[in-house]
Amino acid sequence: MLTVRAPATSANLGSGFDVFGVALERPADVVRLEKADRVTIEMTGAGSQYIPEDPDKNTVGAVADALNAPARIQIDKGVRPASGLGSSAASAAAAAVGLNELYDRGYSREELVPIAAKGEAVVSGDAHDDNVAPSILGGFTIATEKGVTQVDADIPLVACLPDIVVSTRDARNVVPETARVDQMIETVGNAAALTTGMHRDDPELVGQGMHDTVVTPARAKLIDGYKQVRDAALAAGATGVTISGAGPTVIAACAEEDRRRIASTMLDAFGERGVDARVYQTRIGGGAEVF
Ligand SMILES: Nc1ncnc2c1ncn2[C@@H]1O[C@H](COP(=O)(O)OP(=O)(O)O)[C@@H](O)[C@H]1O
Ligand SMILES: N[C@@H](CCOP(=O)(O)O)C(=O)O
Repeated sequence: MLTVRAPATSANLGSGFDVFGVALERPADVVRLEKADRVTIEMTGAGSQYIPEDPDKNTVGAVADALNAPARIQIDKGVRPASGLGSSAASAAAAAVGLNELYDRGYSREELVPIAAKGEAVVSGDAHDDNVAPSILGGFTIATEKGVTQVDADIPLVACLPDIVVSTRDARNVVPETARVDQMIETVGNAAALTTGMHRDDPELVGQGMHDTVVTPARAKLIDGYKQVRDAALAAGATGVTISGAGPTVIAACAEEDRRRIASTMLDAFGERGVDARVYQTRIGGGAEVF
């Protein structure tokens, strides 16, 4: 059997709604595949009891269809579903990379991005590239209508996942339909700062660029304790804090030496609100790996 490890991802990063994404060094999904006459799916791991094994409802089914690559697919979830950590995308990315290799389809990693995004359409209604792109390519990605731009980057991160479920579909329903020109000007400045920070491996500039006054405040209302956790992380030295993907994970950028303290502060802040949480001390990492 072929084994693929595809990483969790964090999309948006505040100022890059539906455009920016990063691969996280951890957690990850591990997917094992072998050729078969038809697609079958077996799920284990974090939250797997909530994920359908029906190929028409699982992201990997659409990917297998798109590649015309029927297989027995075993998915061990390291990335909990509805986490804001690109859970459904990690499985889709792993399936795209693995089935391409298993069936010798010859697609490049870049060409596999829109194929994996067909899996995302199954769960969220839209074929977003902002999670599948970093899960396949690694690093920091900018996904637009014109395609995906990737740069390697190394920024320490803390991802704090509370025991709250926010579906991407619900979180998209609260996104404002319009923004003011002053908000647009601020967003362009922040997105430019963040992109430059990624090129320079500069956590200060990346953190500054994570500020967003358009989408994040609307979604914060879905996450009990968001404001307290954000304030606590900033007071502990985080250079920037925002919602990861559609939430409920809260993600902080920081200097390496502050990461452990920020992680425990975020856990405590959720705890003070009576919300259980787990924390990943992580960093920007590479894309899907085949073993
Ligand atoms: N292979 C899969 N892995 C995770 N979730 C999946 C998968 N296939 C389908 N889903 C469904 O996708 C939804 C979770 O996706 P999403 O809300 O995008 O989570 P996340 O924010 O972590 O990406 C759940 O309803 C889940 O049942
Ligand atoms: N740009 C999307 C990203 C959703 O990410 P997920 O990890 O929550 O699936 C959005 O913000 O809706």
